[in-house]
Amino acid sequence: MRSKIVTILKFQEDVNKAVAAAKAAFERNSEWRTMSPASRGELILKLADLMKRDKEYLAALESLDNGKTYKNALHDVGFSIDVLKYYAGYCDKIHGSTIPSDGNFMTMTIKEPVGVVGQIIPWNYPLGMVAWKWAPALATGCTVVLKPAEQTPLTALVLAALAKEAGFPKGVVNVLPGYGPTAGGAIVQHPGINKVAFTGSTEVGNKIMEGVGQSNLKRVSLELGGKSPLVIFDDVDVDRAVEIAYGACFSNHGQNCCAGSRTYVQAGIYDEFVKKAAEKAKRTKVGDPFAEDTVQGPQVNQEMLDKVLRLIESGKKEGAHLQTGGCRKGNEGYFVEPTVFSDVKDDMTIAREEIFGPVQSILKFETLEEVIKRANDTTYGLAAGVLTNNITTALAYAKSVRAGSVWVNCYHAFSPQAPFGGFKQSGIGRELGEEGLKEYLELKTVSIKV
Ligand SMILES: NC(=O)c1ccc[n+]([C@@H]2O[C@H](COP(=O)([O-])OP(=O)(O)OC[C@H]3O[C@@H](n4cnc5c(N)ncnc54)[C@H](O)[C@@H]3O)[C@@H](O)[C@H]2O)c1
Ligand SMILES: CC1=C(/C=C/C(C)=C/C=C/C(C)=C\C=O)C(C)(C)CCC1
Repeated sequence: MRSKIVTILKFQEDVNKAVAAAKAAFERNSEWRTMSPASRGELILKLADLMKRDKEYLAALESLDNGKTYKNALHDVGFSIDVLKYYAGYCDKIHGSTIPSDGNFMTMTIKEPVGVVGQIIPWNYPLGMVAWKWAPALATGCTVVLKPAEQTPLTALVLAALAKEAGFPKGVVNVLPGYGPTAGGAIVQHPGINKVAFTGSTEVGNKIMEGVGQSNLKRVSLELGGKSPLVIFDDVDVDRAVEIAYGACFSNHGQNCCAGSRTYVQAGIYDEFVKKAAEKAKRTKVGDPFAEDTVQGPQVNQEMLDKVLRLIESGKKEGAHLQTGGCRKGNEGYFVEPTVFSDVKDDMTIAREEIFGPVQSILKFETLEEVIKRANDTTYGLAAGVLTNNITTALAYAKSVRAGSVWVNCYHAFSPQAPFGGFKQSGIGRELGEEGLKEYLELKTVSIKV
């Protein structure tokens, strides 16, 4: 008990130090606050350039730390660089407006950085999430204290070193590895932090809202879990649909908040789709993340392996038809056989819970109206997809599905310019795009008597 209290106090002390550094860097006359917006942009661009210089090293470290394939990790580094570059361009374009208010006043708005930001990120995109969190925060002139996931702290620490090399003033970025309830909890409760940005599970998202309510009502943005539906109509090319559905569900070993993990297939092509989807999953090369031909590496750790296997067992018990996979792969490491279930029903656990593993659940539907209802029958609302050649069907679905991103005839169509975030219990606020910038700004109204 005594050693637990000492550990918690130690984390509190570390968080206090990081917050003090970030606060000092945010002082009114600090180097960071008096720097021109264009120079801020140059620093962000420099960081992006350094990441490009070290991209192979960053990707290798990410792969070692997380288990994702080296090839995927290289994509993540590339996308992270794009996000930094996109927000670097915003630094000198953040401005308010003038408002024709009643009376003899000239009224204007000014957009200001929210202040010291606590950022808590997960293990599935360790480096990508740092870029998504830092880029808009730094573009607006905030200072940050970031806690990487305890499973994957390495690339965030290297990015901190690169930020130093790029020339960011002392205290602007702080990286504090640690556990969730202790280090993360101390960030959430800290009175010196003005906003917390979180990506992770809906369960922890709830705790963050509680912590914020109990402390200083920080600004909050949350990017949480999902159980996203991909709906496939029978007017599509089945082979192409199988490929897109595979990418939607299995990319990053299924460890993706927006994974298309409920695959709804229209009755006319259902049997053919199931057969081909199972064949595709069966062909997946699972193994060494550094091997050129590997498509799927291990899950992140024992806990996640156990969770995925437990949910696969629930699918078998509850009567879904196992088409392929269904077991751990080998006896070493955290590898899971790519698994496909057909005849899945909406009330089965595998159709309701976020699995975060390589498990595809295929459900049959007949009509658009029916599938819209079923797609929306979830507490989540992060993403959704639809494959069809009928534009009216695509638009009707896109307008009716309650999700933050809808991908038509594609999936995971991320771009730095396009806002991303959840409806319902998938989150609060948006990342990426101009909307993502707003999450780090306070709006001030100034009225001048004339
Ligand atoms: N939406 C996503 O991007 C995402 C990412 C990872 C995991 N998940 C889901 O969450 C499940 C659990 O995974 P996990 O344990 O890595 O996610 P998590 O939500 O527990 O962890 C995410 C981050 O929050 C921190 N954290 C945990 N408890 C905290 C607390 N009380 N206060 C402050 N910070 C805290 C963690 O240290 C980590 O940095 C997974 O099975 C998956 O379903 C979702
Ligand atoms: C899946 C692909 C990519 C990126 C995925 C990202 C950035 C996922 C982010 C997930 C988040 C925010 C949270 C939960 O998991 C690319 C763009 C790197 C490459 C194509 C495939």
